[in-house]
Amino acid sequence: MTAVEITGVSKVFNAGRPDEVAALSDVDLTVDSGQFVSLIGPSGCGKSTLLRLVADLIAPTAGTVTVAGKPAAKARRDQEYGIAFQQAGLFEWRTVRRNVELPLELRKVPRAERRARAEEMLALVGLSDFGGHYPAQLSGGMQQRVAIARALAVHPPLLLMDEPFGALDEMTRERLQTELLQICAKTGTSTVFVTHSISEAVFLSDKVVVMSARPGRITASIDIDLPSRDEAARQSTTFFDAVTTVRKALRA
Ligand SMILES: Nc1ncnc2c1ncn2[C@@H]1O[C@H](COP(=O)(O)OP(=O)(O)OP(=O)(O)O)[C@@H](O)[C@H]1O
Repeated sequence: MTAVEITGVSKVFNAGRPDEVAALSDVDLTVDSGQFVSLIGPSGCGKSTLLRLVADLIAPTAGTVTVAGKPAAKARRDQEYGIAFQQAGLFEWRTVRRNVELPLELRKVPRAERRARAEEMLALVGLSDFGGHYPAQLSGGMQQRVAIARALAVHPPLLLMDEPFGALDEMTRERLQTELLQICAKTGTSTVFVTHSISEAVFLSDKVVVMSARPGRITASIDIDLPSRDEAARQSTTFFDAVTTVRKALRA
């Protein structure tokens, strides 16, 4: 089963105006079910634009986007994905638990089920003891875990993440990477992940997609086959070789 199928997609912003921007040109991309795919490329190459197209937050100028075999708009209505961005984007006046419950509230899930689902998600990200706290009482890494819990609360088959760990220190970031992989393995979630970090992309991904400067095109699609996805993997020759391959593709 294919989680995401992007075919011949181009995106022009402000078409026909002096500030016209060709953000993406003729992009083809397939994400298989359960696969973890990272998008990497120079600033402004259209990574976020591609993610927003998949999420149906914007429409392509040309081409098609299907999610779980459905047009992107239908997939959005059917709650086929959850989204987590660089800023955790939590509501300060809601407790952690009620932040996680929010997408369920919007979908009119009954209160008891909402509560149970929020507890399940908080346990998954290791924050069971913090449901009653407010976001301001948590560290940046913990807030990001709440955002992931919230994205997963509707049990989406697909997770869309735009530099979710960009603002975190290296140690926290590596810990969350490992946790994210465990969560994805446990839930079978497919993931499209935007990052600027080559090592992050390699550690997390089954496939690293390299994009060129504007208009963004896919210039390389590199399969990553690490023997494991634990701390030892970060020290492995396979890991360093893959990092070099991605770096070369970015420079090409
Ligand atoms: N709503 C918009 N209106 C006009 N131009 C836009 C809009 N959104 C994005 N762009 C332009 O499209 C191009 C691609 O932007 P995008 O944010 O997708 O790049 P990116 O690869 O995610 O960048 P970064 O790595 O810096 O986050 C940029 O030139 C940006 O200015």
